[in-house]
Amino acid sequence: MGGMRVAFQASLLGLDEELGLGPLGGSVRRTHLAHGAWIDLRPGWLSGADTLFERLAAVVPWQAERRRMYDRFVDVPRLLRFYGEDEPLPDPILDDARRALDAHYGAELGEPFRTVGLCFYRDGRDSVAWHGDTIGRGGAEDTMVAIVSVGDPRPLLLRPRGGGPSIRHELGHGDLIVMGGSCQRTWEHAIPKTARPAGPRISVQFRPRGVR
Ligand SMILES: O=C(O)CCC(=O)C(=O)O
Ligand SMILES: [Fe+2]
Repeated sequence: MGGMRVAFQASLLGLDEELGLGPLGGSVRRTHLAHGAWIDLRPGWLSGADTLFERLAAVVPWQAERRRMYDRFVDVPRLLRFYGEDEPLPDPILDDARRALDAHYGAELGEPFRTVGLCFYRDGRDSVAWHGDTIGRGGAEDTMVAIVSVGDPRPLLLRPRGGGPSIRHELGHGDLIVMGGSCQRTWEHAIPKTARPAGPRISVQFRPRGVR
């Protein structure tokens, strides 16, 4: 009986949904933005997203970082972990995801996705400020950054660097977004803080070599 009860609760929480990746192919929706940038969206690419959230929350050695801001050090408002090119990834589904991204984008990107960055937003106070991924080649060349989101949705905002209205996409529950073309240098993106109740979210960023 206890086992059934646990299984029932797990299913209510969505923890028993099998981890897997849907097709990319025709299910990816591309939006062309100004200045040679584009985004691809594939809602619910990963099924069993709650399972992956729980696994990553438990097994990744999350790091709280402090960064220098002018004359003082401040807490980075999210937990981080970066997996370089040859580091084993914390869950085999991330290897599967990277392979599937390479199969879908390899010809267009001209190189594979190599690194995996993870961000853990504990609640609405965690965030990432407006930025482009311009440390490295993204500041000078077209590239792609693919992000899979698990956990509670949080809005990812995009705005052109020169000014203009921002675009907003709620990302969570296994959604895929790919920022491509000139997006990292002609646009900025952010996950703003929110006063509304927000559960935790983990984002998984796949990037090519030399893009950060
Ligand atoms: O959490 C996200 O979806 C965005 C993270 C991000 O922009 C970054 O790590 O560069
Ligand atoms: Fe970013």
